[in-house]
Amino acid sequence: MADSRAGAPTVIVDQVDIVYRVHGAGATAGRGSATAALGRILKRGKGESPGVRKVHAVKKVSFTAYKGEAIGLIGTNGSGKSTLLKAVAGLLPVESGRIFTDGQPSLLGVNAALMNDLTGERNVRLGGLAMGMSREQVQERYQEIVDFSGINEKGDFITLPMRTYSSGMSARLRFSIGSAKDHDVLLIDEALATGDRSFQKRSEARIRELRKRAGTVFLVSHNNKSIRDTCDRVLWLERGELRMDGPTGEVLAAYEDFTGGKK
Ligand SMILES: Nc1ncnc2c1ncn2[C@@H]1O[C@H](COP(=O)(O)OP(=O)(O)OP(=O)(O)O)[C@@H](O)[C@H]1O
Repeated sequence: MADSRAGAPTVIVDQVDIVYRVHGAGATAGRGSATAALGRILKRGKGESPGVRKVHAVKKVSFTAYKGEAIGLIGTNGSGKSTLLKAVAGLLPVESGRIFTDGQPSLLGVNAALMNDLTGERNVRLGGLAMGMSREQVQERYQEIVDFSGINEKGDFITLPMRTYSSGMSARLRFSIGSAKDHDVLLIDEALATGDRSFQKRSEARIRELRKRAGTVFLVSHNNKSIRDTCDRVLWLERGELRMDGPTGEVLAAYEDFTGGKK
């Protein structure tokens, strides 16, 4: 991988821990009673918040990503992939450790906030502006974004509210909007899993393009084939720990052994 690592570092994750605090999870019956209140005061003295449970989602993870790399993030459900991606995007604070990014990271997820009551068209325009494109740039790219999404292939859906779209259609539109701009660091969460096969192929090609023009692409996916086709390096997280970091073939082979079969 000497070639891809010749670029400058774009993301440095240094000994990062991420902890969620779930409020209300420790509440028991008799919450309003004097004994419960006393218990809470006593606990507070020990530095614990009452009724708060901690979930340690990412543990001491370190890696450096370089310009030109496409990096897959894999791991079984709940292993911390989305959490790590959100932290790199600057959307979640770290408990300890540090994350440095060169340029603005953009998180492109199937959960990206589009407005369900607005039409696809309004969402394309607002989404473009929200990513920092000018009105003119949005206008220029508008048709291409709609065409790429394929939303209008089966009728004039782009002028209907997003709530009338199937989950696959919404995911396609999100991906089209998010990938319409060149990104320094593009973080993609499962975007490929939801579209149909032909859209998956198109989005894989788009990722390869973005990667050539832009900085670094991160892709979270449970689809090992997408990872194999798109990424040259893979980080494998398990129970919040970085279990392996290396060339795609090697890491996927170990992961497939671990999960007991190819996906
Ligand atoms: N908002 C939250 N509050 C509390 N705990 C959370 C929250 N989001 C995630 N977690 C916990 O953090 C851990 C990591 O979750 P995360 O979503 O990052 O995993 P993942 O690898 O992306 O999983 P999947 O493959 O199922 O999408 C899990 O134990 C999960 O229960």
